[in-house]
Amino acid sequence: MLSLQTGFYPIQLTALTALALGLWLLSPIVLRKTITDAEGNQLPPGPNIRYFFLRKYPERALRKWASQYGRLFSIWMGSQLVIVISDPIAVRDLLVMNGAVFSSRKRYFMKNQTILRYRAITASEYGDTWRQHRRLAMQLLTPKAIEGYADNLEYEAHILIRTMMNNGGRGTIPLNPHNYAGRYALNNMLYISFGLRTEDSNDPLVVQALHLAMEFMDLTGPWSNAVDFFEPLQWVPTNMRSRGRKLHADLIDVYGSMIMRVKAKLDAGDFVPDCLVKTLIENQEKEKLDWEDLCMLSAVFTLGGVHSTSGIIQWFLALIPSHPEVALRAQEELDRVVGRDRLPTADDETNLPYVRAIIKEVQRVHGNAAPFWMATPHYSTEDFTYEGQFIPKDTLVVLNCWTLHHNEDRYNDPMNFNPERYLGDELSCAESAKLPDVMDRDHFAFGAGRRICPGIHVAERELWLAISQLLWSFNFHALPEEPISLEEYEGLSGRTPLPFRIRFEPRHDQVDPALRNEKEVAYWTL
Ligand code: HEM
Repeated sequence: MLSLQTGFYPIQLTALTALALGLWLLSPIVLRKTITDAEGNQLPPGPNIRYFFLRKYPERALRKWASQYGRLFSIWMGSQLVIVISDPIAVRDLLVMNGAVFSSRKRYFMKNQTILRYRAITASEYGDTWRQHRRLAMQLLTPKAIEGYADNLEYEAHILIRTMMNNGGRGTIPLNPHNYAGRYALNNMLYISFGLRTEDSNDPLVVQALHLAMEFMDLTGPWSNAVDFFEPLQWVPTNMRSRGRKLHADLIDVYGSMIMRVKAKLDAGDFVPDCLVKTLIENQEKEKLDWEDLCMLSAVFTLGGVHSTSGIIQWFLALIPSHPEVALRAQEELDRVVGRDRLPTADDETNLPYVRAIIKEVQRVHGNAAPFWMATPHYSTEDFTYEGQFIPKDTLVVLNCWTLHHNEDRYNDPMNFNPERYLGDELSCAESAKLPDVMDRDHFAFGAGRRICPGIHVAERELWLAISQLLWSFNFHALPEEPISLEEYEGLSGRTPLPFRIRFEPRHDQVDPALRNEKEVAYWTL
């Protein structure tokens, strides 16, 4: 029978009521929530529906929203409010000037609770433990400390060039640079952490350490984060959860046994170079560090400093074959300033502005933290109102690097790889990050504010040595039948190019003799 009042049959009415009730019940889960402060200031604008994850290349969605909603927008990732900053002034005002409010980390289920147990600096909430751990790590990462192991970094760069030259049959055998760049960065981190290095990339230690670092990347990527945005998922016993627990146990096992070996050497009065683990062991009692603190801190350089640095080197190598004019100009500069009898060193850096500019440009174009966007955002610890927009306590704050790095107002023709834009910029990235006018900062690849990457100085030195020496040594040839994608990337929480191969042809006859002149450096092995 048709209802006279509504014009619907009762069965239709029941279905519609059920649908409306269902939508009403679902709305808190799928629709945006509005929150205001006491003065009625609203959240920054943003999409009307909630998301649980973003697709593979999240920087594209972030850029679209930034152009639609402006320099500060908000999105709901499930139950978590996220504020996205796409403008340098807002970066300065929030992350730098109000660092006391915007410097914590969310208690991510997978990364921070399960794997790192709130340790390893990056997972610590803002407070005394974070300050203490960062201070201890910084003892190995200041420009002065780096001078203590500068020869080792240089030696590793020589090894990088030499193995690429030999394994690449002097330009006849194409190489995928992934393992070479990975071993270079890994050996540097092993040295700073433990005072040791590995001889070849099949060494079980390298394989294990790289495997753990890769597993860490896999598990802390966008998929694992869905667990953080819809908490009930945390109670589901998934394969990911078991892998996270196993990774924690493996980190304790692998790094714990390495710490024990350093300790045995120290106890026996043997020589151990200055390194993070030596500092931690010597200060363990005074600083009241427990065993998990020691293991997680000794793992952090390897987890944070390998894929990041080697990723930039790989992007450089992916880009350079299609920009022969850039390579040629850099090589003219190197021939003029350094000559062909020796490889460039750290001391040459100030005299090679074009090579420096190339490195900054690679970082601008590809070294952005976009895929890290869900893993390293800051977290607010107080309610805050910024220019009439409300940012509640417990909000994730994301630095929208890709959009910042491709802003037409700051970078002319931003999609184009053009190192020339950085000519005249004589500052290191670390110095540039401290400029009083944030609009003059080179790029934001190392983050901003109190949590800015503490490895910035050593990362810059590593990038300098590897890239300047690669340019000095080789001509780079792509393989016509294997085009290199500069758009796509591997896309977990790290950002490395898809696998590619190129040929490394020695530029001149002096490469071999120059490599033979390398300084001897002291290492110990496990
Ligand atoms: C090109 C190489 C690198 C890049 C692009 C990079 C980038 C970053 C970024 C974007 C952050 C987050 C900053 C923030 O929260 O605002 C970070 C944090 C961190 N990085 Fe790096 N990084 C690099 C190399 C390194 C190296 C070599 C090390 C170790 C020696 C390192 C250790 C760390 C640590 C421990 C943190 C956590 C800091 C904290 O939460 O207080 N990074 N890095």
